[in-house]
Amino acid sequence: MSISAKTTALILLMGILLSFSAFFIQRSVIYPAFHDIEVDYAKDNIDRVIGRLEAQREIIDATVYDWTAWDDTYSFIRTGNPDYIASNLYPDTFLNFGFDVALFLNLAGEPVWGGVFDFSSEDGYVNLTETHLDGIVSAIGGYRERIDFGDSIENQSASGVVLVDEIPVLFAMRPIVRSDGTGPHAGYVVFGQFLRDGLIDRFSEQLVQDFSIEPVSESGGSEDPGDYTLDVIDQASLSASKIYSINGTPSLRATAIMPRNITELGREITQFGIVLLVLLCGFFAAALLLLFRRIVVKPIMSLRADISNISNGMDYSFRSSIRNNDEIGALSREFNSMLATIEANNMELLWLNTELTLKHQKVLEVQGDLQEANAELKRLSEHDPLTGLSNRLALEKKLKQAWEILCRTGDPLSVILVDIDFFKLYNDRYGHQKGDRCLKQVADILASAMQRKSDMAARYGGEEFLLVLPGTDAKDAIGVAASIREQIIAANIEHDRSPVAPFLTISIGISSIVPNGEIEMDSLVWTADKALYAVKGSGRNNFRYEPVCVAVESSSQLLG
Ligand SMILES: Nc1nc2c(ncn2[C@@H]2O[C@H](COP(=O)(O)OP(=O)(O)OP(=O)(O)O)[C@@H](O)[C@H]2O)c(=O)[nH]1
Repeated sequence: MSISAKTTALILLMGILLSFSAFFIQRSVIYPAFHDIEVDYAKDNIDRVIGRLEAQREIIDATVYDWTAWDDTYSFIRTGNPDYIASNLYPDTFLNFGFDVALFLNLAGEPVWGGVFDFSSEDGYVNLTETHLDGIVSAIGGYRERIDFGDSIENQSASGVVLVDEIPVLFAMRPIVRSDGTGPHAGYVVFGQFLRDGLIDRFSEQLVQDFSIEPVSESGGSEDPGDYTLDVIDQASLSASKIYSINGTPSLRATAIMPRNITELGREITQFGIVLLVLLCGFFAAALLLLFRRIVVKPIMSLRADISNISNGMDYSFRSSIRNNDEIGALSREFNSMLATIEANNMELLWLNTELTLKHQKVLEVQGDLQEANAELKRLSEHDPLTGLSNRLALEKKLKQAWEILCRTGDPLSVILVDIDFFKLYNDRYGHQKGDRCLKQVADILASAMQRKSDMAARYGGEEFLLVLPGTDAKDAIGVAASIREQIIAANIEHDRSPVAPFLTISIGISSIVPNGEIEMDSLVWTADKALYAVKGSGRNNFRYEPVCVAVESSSQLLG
């Protein structure tokens, strides 16, 4: 895997990890934080709703308070003065306040005058007194007992919500006192307001927050009136509800549905942030990769090409051209320094090699001379200098080798012992130098008679020669001897002092055997010598074969 590919993979991995981290942070930190803000916002909003309902109750209560401390004109409560009622209490009086319910009760809680209206109708008000008066009087009857006449006049109040025709009615009740706020109590004034959809919508507009209400039982269930109930409806909306309690009595549940703007906004912002992060990562990764290729990969590839050129061309005078002021530049400088060292070493090696070659040539020359000298030495050590035939030492070596080989192969070994007749007389007659030449002449004839490579002609003594013929049986050996004798005679070397003939003659002893371990090698030559002796004894210039026979008496015979 190339460095570029590794770097790309690393950057991509980092980008992926970064994106996952951002996603994780969004889910585990940012979203919960936005959600908390949203919950706080929802609580505030539902508190505002509850506050609005409470404010409305306070408005009703404040108006009731105004109406209860009137002075003694409330005598109509006690007297039920119809003129007063006719001149002061009529629907328009309460239309101005927006109160749908207005009751004047005597101390027994019975209505002296009461009116129930629906002011929400577009066709003017609808009088609902006959339908609902008794129901309302009955529903609020229990609240009179909650008013403590012994308490300060400000605190002598009871408020609540009662259901009239399934519609909640928010009301306030206070006892009628004199205008100076003192007793005796003459009865009760009750004002109330139907919490119809229209009114709730108006409150919603004022609060800029939609909400709904529903009645709750006075016990309010198991829910603590101070508790908020929050429900995430879906990704876009959240519901918050809370019980509205009046003087500790659960009265209404107000519920507001709120858009989850904060979470949505947070989600959009963080998602935008993540997309932006991924795009930026991609952009920076691409830029980083380009820079990396330019700053790192390109010089490395260039250095690699230089190294390849040098190793292919073996040209150590070449230098890398990278001059970067970084690690790759340092590498290039080290590489050039190494090349300089190699070049210098190469020069030295070349010089040493030339010297070595010269010395080697000299050694070869000396070796050649030595070989020649050795060969000459060997030749000299194995040959007779006068005749050029093998000497006695080489002869013995040859005999021994042949004997050992033929012992194994079972082939015959023949020897021919040649002696020049009356050679002392020859020397005496012709001089020693001529004697030498004569010896050489005889030796040449003997050498030429050796037809096999394994045959050997050796100078055995002064004028004695021994021919070794491995693999030649007696018959062939006798043939060779006869041929030699004839060649000597044919050479016609003058020897006028010889008692045998006027020319040089030779006497020959022949012996042959198939060598084996039980026979002494010397017996072969000894037998040939014996045959030679016999030839000399019988007049010379002849040859004789004598088989090697240790046990049986020799059956030698004179031939020719
Ligand atoms: N010119 C010369 N003569 C040699 C050499 N080696 C030995 N002789 C001579 O060879 C002669 C050998 O003499 P003898 O042993 O009596 O043998 P012969 O005279 O040949 O007598 P028969 O062998 O009995 O026929 C001696 O006179 C040696 O001096 C040599 O290298 N050169």
